[in-house]
Amino acid sequence: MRGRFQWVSWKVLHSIKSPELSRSCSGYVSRVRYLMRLKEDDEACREALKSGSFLLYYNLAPLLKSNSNVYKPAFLKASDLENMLKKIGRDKHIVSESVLLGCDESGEAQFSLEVGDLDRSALERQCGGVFVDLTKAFFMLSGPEAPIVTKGQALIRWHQTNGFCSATGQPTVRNQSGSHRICHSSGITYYPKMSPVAIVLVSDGSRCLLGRQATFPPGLYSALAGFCDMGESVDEALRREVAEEAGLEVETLQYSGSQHWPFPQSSFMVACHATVNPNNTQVSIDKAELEDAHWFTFKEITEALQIKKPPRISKGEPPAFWVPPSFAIANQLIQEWANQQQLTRK
Ligand SMILES: NC(=O)C1=CN([C@@H]2O[C@H](COP(=O)(O)OP(=O)(O)OC[C@H]3O[C@@H](n4cnc5c(N)ncnc54)[C@H](O)[C@@H]3O)[C@@H](O)[C@H]2O)C=CC1
Ligand SMILES: [Mg+2]
Repeated sequence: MRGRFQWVSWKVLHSIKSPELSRSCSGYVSRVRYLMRLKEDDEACREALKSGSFLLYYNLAPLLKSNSNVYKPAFLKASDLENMLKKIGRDKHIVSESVLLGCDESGEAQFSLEVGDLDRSALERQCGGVFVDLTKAFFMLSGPEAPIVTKGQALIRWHQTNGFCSATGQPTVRNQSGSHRICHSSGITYYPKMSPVAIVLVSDGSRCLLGRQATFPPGLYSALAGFCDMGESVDEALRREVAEEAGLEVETLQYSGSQHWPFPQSSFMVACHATVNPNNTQVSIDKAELEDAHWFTFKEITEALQIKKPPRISKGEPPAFWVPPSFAIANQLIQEWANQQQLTRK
């Protein structure tokens, strides 16, 4: 099955794990249908703004609240947001600049709102929270909460950078939910955009291949990744990236999962496992892309998976080897590989 996906067990596992499926189907369907309506119906969305909850961002840094050192996104109810804006002397009309994020368990709409032109410390005081840069917030949030925080930031950033039509140079106008922007001069509708990225954990059967870019924090190694070229399928992109970056030829591919990734701009990461022929594992690195790449043993990987935060750097000592933390899909790939190895070693 050279270069072809095998849609088997891992994919099934992921769909079973989906929290949406464990809820009642009708509840999920009605929430999805409600969101669909809010996206396109300006009047319905304006109504939802009156009772929804809001996640504030200060220059793209989300507002987090801690309770006994457990951090959560600090969603504010519409009435609390209004009161808070009154207290700091700001007009409540900025609420209409919010972007629709989703719908919580109770069916209430959720929005994100950039408040970078307000007084940061007054906001933090009033809300009892703190604005945290997303790169740090990721380490403070639990897995299930990170995606909504990321989505809110990505949507705000997309609106900030798509205010003009690339065909006419005229301003674009958003709908109430922020699900799109239109240039009334050219008639072009713009939708929030993501770049597809293929990410792959290559195995030779007993070791896995990880690489690092010069810009990575010291000691961090990750699965190989690369942007898909125009016209390319994900499996073509995976095979090309492994050949370009590590000089290896992939034999099999197996889908693992996907995630939205906010850095540096919005990417859509599609993650796969790959194998190479164990008799042909000589790595030759593309130095323009990677500073290093090599094979890691099961023992090395198991130890690295225990490290949950960027390790401290001790002077005069080489940096400890660590892998991306659990919010990154690279971690999922590495964890799955380690689990598979454990099974085969029993
Ligand atoms: N969530 C996760 O677990 C991981 C995410 N990533 C992300 O994957 C992405 C791709 O990985 P790289 O190895 O950097 O990609 P890459 O191997 O394709 O190299 C990046 C280069 O590709 C070019 N490029 C082509 N299309 C581009 C586009 N649409 N946007 C930006 N640059 C483009 C640029 O010259 C850029 O310097 C990165 O944004 C990285 O943050 C990488 C590893 C783990
Ligand atoms: Mg790359």
